[in-house]
Amino acid sequence: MTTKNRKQIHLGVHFPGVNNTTVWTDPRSGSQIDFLSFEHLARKAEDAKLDFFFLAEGLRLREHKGRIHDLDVVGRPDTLPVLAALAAVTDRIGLAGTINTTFNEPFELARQFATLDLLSEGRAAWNLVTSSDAFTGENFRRGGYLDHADRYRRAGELVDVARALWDSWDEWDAEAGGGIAHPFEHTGPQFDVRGTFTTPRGPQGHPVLFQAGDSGEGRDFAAATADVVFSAHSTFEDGQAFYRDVKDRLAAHGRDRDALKIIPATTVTIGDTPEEAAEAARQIRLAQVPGPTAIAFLEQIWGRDLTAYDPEGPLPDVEPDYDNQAITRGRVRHADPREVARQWRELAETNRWSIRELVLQLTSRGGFVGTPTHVADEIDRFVQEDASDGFILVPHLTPHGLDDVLDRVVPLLQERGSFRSEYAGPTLRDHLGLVRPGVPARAAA
Ligand SMILES: Cc1cc2nc3c(=O)[nH]c(=O)nc-3n(C[C@H](O)[C@H](O)[C@H](O)COP(=O)(O)O)c2cc1C
Repeated sequence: MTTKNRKQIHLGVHFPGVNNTTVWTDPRSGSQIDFLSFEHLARKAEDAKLDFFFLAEGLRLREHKGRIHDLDVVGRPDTLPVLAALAAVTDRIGLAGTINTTFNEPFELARQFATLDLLSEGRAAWNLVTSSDAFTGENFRRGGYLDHADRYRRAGELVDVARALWDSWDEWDAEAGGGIAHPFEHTGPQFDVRGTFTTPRGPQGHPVLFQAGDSGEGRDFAAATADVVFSAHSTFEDGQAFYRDVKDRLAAHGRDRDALKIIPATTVTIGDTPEEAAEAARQIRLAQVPGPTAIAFLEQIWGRDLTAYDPEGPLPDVEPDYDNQAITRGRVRHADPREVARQWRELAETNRWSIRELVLQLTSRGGFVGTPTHVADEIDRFVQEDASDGFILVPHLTPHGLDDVLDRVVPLLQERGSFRSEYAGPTLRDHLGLVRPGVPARAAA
């Protein structure tokens, strides 16, 4: 394969926020709320010519046995002001924010993302998530909770309305004195709205749309709607299967296979030798899952207090209380706790794993471990062989956790012609190779 016909890798950075991947006990850990932390990661990623900076969203602090869970990152600023502030200190990198479609109104969201697109000169992306539980819904007016299918129905119609609002403005034409807003009207099962949209069309036409949600409905929603899928399928075989499945769904929606990029999250641990990298990766995992975290993880399925058990010992001999699944609130639920408990027992017994080792294995999402050259080879192989179109890099330290990867792995990808050395255009659509939607033809008045 020559440099010319290599598939181009897309890379984003994830600023930790809602999961327990951050190792707060490490003395190098910095603030997750100080703007300088956000700025450091965004600028560093932009220097390396990455596609985008990414924020996930958590709308209720997770609780375990009635207390805020210690290892979640608790307390974080709101996504859109953070991205707007980053627009002022960066020039090229895309700014992607996760905002749920269950608790918000389309007019507000369309306005906020059009505004971010204008302020950033075409770098806005919206990661559409439906969010998962009634516990989070309690934070919102009217309870806000919908069942799974209704969440996707609402999400689909919400995006239709947002697109109609963005399209209700003609292209901005400075010489002709600006843009023209046309009245909009939408009547559907979820929304009944009409009026005039306040915010001119942004440089990208529509902000880039990401989607995260893994069910059949989630994947269809992505195939119908999204420009990028954010997934957790980061091992090679799993990645290839997911990639094929989602790309195969595009034809039914009249879309080209290149119109949707698949970009899973991953971690990278590098060292000067393979052994050094493997040891560093093991130490990070041990720090991410200390004994009490392993016990809390098991309690989610066992539905009972297990603090009397030794995390370095075997799984509990007591039966789970399957009806007490509310012991943890605010986390994605396991579909069938009985089956999950059976599988975990079998795994632990077969492999002679302690509680902690089981949790370490279950929560490991793979990730790339090795010398910079090995990691660059692997990332490139995954992309060239369609296990993904790139990766969102998740650090274990805020805000410096990706410095070494950006300094030592990205240049190797650039050398082999699989990753850009300069941005080709100003917008995130340019970075991702996505078509810019034009204004649809309007019926004559
Ligand atoms: C990779 C991935 C990332 C997600 N990130 C978020 C997030 O940041 N905030 C959130 O509220 N939900 C997030 N979700 C949850 C989804 O919104 C959705 O509620 C959940 O996946 C259930 O939908 P599904 O059955 O289609 O997967 C994420 C899901 C996936 C698969």
